[in-house]
Amino acid sequence: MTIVGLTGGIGSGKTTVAEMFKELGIPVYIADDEAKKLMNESSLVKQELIELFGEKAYLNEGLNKAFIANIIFNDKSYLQKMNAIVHPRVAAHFEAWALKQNASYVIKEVAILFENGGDKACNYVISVTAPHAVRIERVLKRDETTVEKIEAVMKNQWTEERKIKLSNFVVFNTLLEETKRQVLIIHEEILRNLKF
Ligand SMILES: CC(C)(COP(=O)(O)OP(=O)(O)OC[C@H]1O[C@@H](n2cnc3c(N)ncnc32)[C@H](O)[C@@H]1O)[C@@H](O)C(=O)NCCC(=O)NCCS
Ligand SMILES: Nc1ncnc2c1ncn2[C@@H]1O[C@H](COP(=O)(O)OP(=O)(O)OP(=O)(O)O)[C@@H](O)[C@H]1O
Repeated sequence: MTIVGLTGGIGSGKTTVAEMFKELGIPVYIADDEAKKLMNESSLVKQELIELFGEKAYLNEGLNKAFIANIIFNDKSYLQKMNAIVHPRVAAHFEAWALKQNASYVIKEVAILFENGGDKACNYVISVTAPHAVRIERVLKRDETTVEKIEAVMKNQWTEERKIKLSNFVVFNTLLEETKRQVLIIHEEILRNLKF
């Protein structure tokens, strides 16, 4: 199975671009959604996260996201420990999922693909990018958050420039129509390469 990694920093538009590939009939795996599912549903993962963060890691309604985000995005050692609990399991889940797909290729959307060396398991990598100020503006509009919190997440992700250099394809996500056009070109290019 050909695996195409799709990455980009907070607010770049990864999920928006992933939706466009879905519309072209390509199976899409959103690693962050699966990670959250696992953190909410696996009793083993829950237990390990409570050992790491304490009882406050969970509320009655599930994962205490604000509490965890505040810790991990301000202390790298906690981020690394949480990643070590969650990411290997998401990787195994993805592999099983990919095997079941019947398509020319699959898209794996991961916010921190290069940061974790996940790019090595991909045949191609697409980076989605947008100007810094635009990303902040989008996230402020989408989430109940602050500029400081967004900047704290950004500090734990590679810069757009660093990711772009290592990517096979780049989507410049400003005008949606223009983004769609770029997605179609990349899709056709991947299909063409698969024929050889
Ligand atoms: C920390 C959590 C609880 C915060 O949830 P919240 O709903 O407030 O924020 P959201 O999920 O929208 O994430 C905000 C931004 O942080 C980024 N982010 C999420 N996890 C990580 C991480 N491990 N390292 C760096 N950036 C991350 C997201 O991609 C996004 O850009 C949540 O992000 C989470 O459960 N993260 C762990 C899962 C994970 O590692 N996902 C990344 C890809 S598998
Ligand atoms: N080209 C665009 N024009 C206008 N709004 C956009 C555009 N692309 C994305 N958005 C909006 O910006 C917000 C961020 O986009 P999206 O959720 O796709 O980013 P993301 O990279 O997946 O973010 P995160 O890493 O935080 O999950 C969303 O509310 C989305 O609808």
